[in-house]
Amino acid sequence: MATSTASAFLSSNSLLLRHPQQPQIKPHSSSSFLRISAVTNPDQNKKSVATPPAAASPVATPVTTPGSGKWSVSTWKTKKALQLPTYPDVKDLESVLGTIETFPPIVFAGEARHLEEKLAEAAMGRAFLLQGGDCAESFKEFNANNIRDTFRVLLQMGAVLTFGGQMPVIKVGRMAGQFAKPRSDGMEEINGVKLPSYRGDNVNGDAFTEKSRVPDPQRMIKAYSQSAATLNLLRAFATGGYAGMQRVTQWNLDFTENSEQGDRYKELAHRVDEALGFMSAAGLTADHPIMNTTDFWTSHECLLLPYEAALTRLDSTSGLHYCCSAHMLWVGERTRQLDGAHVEFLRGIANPLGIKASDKMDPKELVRLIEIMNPDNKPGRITVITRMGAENMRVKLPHLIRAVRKAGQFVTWISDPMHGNTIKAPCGLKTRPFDAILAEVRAFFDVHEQEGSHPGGVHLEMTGQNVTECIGGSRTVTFDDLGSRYHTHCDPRLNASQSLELAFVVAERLRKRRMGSKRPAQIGGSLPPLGF
Ligand SMILES: O=C[C@H](O)[C@H](O)COP(=O)(O)O
Ligand SMILES: C=C(OP(=O)(O)O)C(=O)O
Repeated sequence: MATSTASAFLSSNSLLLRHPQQPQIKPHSSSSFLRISAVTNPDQNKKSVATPPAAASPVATPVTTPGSGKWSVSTWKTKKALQLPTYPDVKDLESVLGTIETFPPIVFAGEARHLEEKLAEAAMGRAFLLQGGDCAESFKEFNANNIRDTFRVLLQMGAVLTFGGQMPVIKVGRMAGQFAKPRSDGMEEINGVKLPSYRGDNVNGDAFTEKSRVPDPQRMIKAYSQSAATLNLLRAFATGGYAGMQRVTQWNLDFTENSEQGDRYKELAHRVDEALGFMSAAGLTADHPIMNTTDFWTSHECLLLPYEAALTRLDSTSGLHYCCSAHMLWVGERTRQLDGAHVEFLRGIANPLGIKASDKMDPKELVRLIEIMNPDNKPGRITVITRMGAENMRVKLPHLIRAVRKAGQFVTWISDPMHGNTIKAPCGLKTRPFDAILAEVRAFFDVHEQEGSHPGGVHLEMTGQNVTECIGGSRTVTFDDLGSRYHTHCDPRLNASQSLELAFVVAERLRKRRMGSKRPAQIGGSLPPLGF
């Protein structure tokens, strides 16, 4: 039944996708998904979960140098996989994965290819990536208003950045699938009670009870349907008129109405509106698709490999495998080992990929990682997401850029100014100072300017809600405010006003860059044509 629905859906999109293992649907080997190795915290070098690796590998693949063996959708099972849960009910797990294999893909491979082309533009400095959304999407906070508000702030930020940079802004949500979380510690302790850590709603529950923390495979079905429903609404907003440029003055959120950022946005929106009036008078009327739709893509961390593998399909148009849970996937800082399961899985799928890079990333390691994940050196395939704090950025990023340039590799450089700036507030909650976030973005732009490479985008944990999770910003959130609207399921997010404020800062940098590149001294290429 599910299969016939899938084929009907797919043929209507003139795309024949099948799960690579579907013809001979067979249960996944249980031991492969139960393997979990010691979880290492890259920031603190602590070992937390000590379940020994499974003894036998279910797939007989010869031991090879990373990235060189034959790839299949299950070769990741032969590698060491960090951060995966141990499911107590193996039968339930197999049955859930078998069901997901029959589900329709959430995204279409052609959309992922389109995104890759756009990201290649960002690599060359001709577009800018805006990637943002929740740290962790949750089942509890799943409703239309939350989706709309995050989408709306992304639209507002997109308008601000397009205006400043005078270049296309590629909008990619950390939405419709951002459920799995890597953790520094496998266990959490409260008042002397120790329980397994929360690992995202598609794995276990965040309530601090023994029952809730047990990994439950049925959560993957719920995550799938929530992702599909979220993307359905996002597509409706993106193409149904809500995101049309002529609505630019209407996207303001109620709670930013009377704020500095709200006012700045209103002023900019009126200027855009006037420009649209001019364009309309010149013949580009509101019924043109450019005026009433926007492109929007989804992304999340490729962490929960059993789920991602079950949603991988062979695309008959290209003959390539696509992971159809999202358009773009990234490998996290904690799971990017060259010989690890996550890198092995990602190298074989054709989606555009992100690589998180902290200050621990060695330049040679980055080059090797890119070689493994993009052996054909396709522009747009690899986005390097640097997240290391401003000071480290100034010291380390130049070396990463130079190594990648020396290797002749095409990448899109973007900044995640969130993950290198997490601190603990006196009340015990995690927070991020807005000033430190801005400082990291500034360092990112400065270093690219100094190196003659392109700052291709930003990656943010943010929400359209009026939360109090990050301190600072023009509507100052203080340590004392944190408790009042702290709703994140994992890490602190920028609220709508802070997100918009950041967009104005970035837009100003883009504007300066644009003006600078027009200066006579630089015409004729005083900067080497690098961009990657
Ligand atoms: O979002 C990233 C990680 O999942 C998060 O920073 C881990 O947080 P922890 O250090 O509290 O485990
Ligand atoms: C876990 C994340 O980031 P990082 O891998 O950079 O820590 C994340 O972006 O959710």
